Amino acid sequence: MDSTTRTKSVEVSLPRRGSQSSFTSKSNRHALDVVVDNVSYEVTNVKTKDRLKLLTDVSCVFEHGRVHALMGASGAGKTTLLDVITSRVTSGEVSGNGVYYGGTPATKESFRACAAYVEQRDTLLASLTVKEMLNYWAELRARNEDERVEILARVPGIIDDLNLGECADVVVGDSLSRGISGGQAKRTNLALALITDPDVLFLDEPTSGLDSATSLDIVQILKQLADSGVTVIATIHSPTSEAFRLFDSLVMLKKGRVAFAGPMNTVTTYFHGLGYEYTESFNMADFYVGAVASDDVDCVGAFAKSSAGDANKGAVRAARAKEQLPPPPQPKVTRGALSKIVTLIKYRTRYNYKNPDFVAARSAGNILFGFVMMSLFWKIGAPSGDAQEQSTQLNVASLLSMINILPSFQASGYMPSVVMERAMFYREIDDGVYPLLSYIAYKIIEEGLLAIPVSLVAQMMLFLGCAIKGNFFYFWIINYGVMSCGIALAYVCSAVAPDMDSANTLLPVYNVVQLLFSGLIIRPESMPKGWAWYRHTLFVRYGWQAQMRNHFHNGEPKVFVDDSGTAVGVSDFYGVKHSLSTNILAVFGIWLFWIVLAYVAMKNIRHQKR
Ligand SMILES: Nc1ncnc2c1ncn2[C@@H]1O[C@H](COP(=O)(O)OP(=O)(O)OP(=O)(O)O)[C@@H](O)[C@H]1O
Repeated sequence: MDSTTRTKSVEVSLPRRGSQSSFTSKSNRHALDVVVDNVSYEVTNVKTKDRLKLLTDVSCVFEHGRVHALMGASGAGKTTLLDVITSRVTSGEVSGNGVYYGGTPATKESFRACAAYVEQRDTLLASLTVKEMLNYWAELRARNEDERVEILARVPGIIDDLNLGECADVVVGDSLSRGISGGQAKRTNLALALITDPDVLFLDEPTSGLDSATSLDIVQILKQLADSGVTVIATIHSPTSEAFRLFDSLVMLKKGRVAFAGPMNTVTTYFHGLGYEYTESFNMADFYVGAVASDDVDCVGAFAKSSAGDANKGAVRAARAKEQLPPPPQPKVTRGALSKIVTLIKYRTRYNYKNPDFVAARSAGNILFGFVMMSLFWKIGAPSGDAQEQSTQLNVASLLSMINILPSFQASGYMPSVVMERAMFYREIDDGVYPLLSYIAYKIIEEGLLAIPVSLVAQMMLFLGCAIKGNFFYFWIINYGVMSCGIALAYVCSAVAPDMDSANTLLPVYNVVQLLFSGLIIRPESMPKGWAWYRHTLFVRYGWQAQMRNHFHNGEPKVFVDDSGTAVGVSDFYGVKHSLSTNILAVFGIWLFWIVLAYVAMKNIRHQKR
């Protein structure tokens, strides 16, 4: 089996790397050892409130220029250790002497300065081709113009190095639309991490879900990276014996403790000493993982007392004492939030706008609604003797109310994009490729630009078909403002809700409550005092008041009788307040409020727990 794999791998898909490799040569590499010095990590179980020690006194050294395997049975703590080493844990307490990249304590900042992380899940944009995905990432990662040019120039080399040439112009795709293969997606993910030519590379199960030939391919690429001086650390599950032997060192975990840490060429002898005799008929990695997982031997205790354990402790002491290079100095950052917005729009908006599903979800409802309302309220606002009648004034007020409330319900169409691209968003934020402000601005621009023609068409139909009086620009801008509020509201719901189902519950609940206060359902005079204040917070209320002012101009015949017995028009009867301009300003003011709320929610609520 293994030899078949090797033949296939060498003949078919061994990456072509050579003198023209796009990676920094070993001599120019900033060599950094990663040292984990007696680190423990504790969390509180959210259900039982018990304290759980997920890592206990973990010590090991990941030397530069080597490929290190982090192994153990499922639940042994591999991903947890990787998260602690890369400062990705978002809860719990890390204790001990710490983690170091070279001589520098591991923090989010020192990580970004020298390292990259390849997630287990492929976080790629389905609509981009492999080459575009790499260019997109290169532009986001570049910290100044020189670096942008330099990184973009390296993309073809990386494509070549990772043997992605044959799929460079193929779209990534997803589970619903066909695209590149699983192995190509893994290599693309790896290519993204290599864009900045990191000195330390972390990978969480880079071969999971791949066949043995493709897995071997990936490990060979890692080996070649290590040969250029990179420190490569990968959690790995069941590699073939051939792939396993390519690793230079092994750290084995059992229930969050070190059960072995040392060079790969000492593994057989060490486990032989514990009574585990490896024979070629077994998969080597599975054999040792099984040995550590079994309760026949206390592998953790045995390692702590063994000479291998002493050597590991000695290696940690030596690495801490050795004068290590700090992470490389960082270049000047001149590509700020604005250029990141431009990159996001250039790659993501351009493709979204070409996607019929994306455009239809944001336009079909508006146009259809416009058409139905136009035919139902045909010429309702036309000046005629009927304007004297209560029913005509009420019908116009209802039409304006519905036009106004619809955008906040339609806002549910804006939520999936935020919820579904969360994994991607977290990775980009973790990698510090743009500030949150850039992401929110890009989303607002993307949705806001598309909403302009959509609302213009729908509003024009309604304005002409229903014979709305007043100024068309105001009629449209009020609707556009309310639509923008709906978009921002959708972002808040998406940020707060843990998943799509919760977001889909939250938004309609808020909107139905808005609807009750929006205009015609209950008159302000009839509201209990405790509720009266609430309408002042609602954009649909101000939007409706603005539309009423624009259409009636305070000039409607006084055919209603208020509580004091005075004859009033429909506007006064339903408590329409403020001038047209004040109401419009209030709509856009509330829009700003929701944007700020979306920012605060996205900044502080993280649904990905580590
Ligand atoms: N926040 C948490 N609260 C409680 N238990 C947790 C938490 N995070 C992780 N664990 C537990 O810690 C242990 C280690 O999890 P981890 O994901 O690191 O294992 P792993 O070795 O990577 O497993 P696998 O190979 O299956 O991915 C597991 O038993 C897991 O249930």
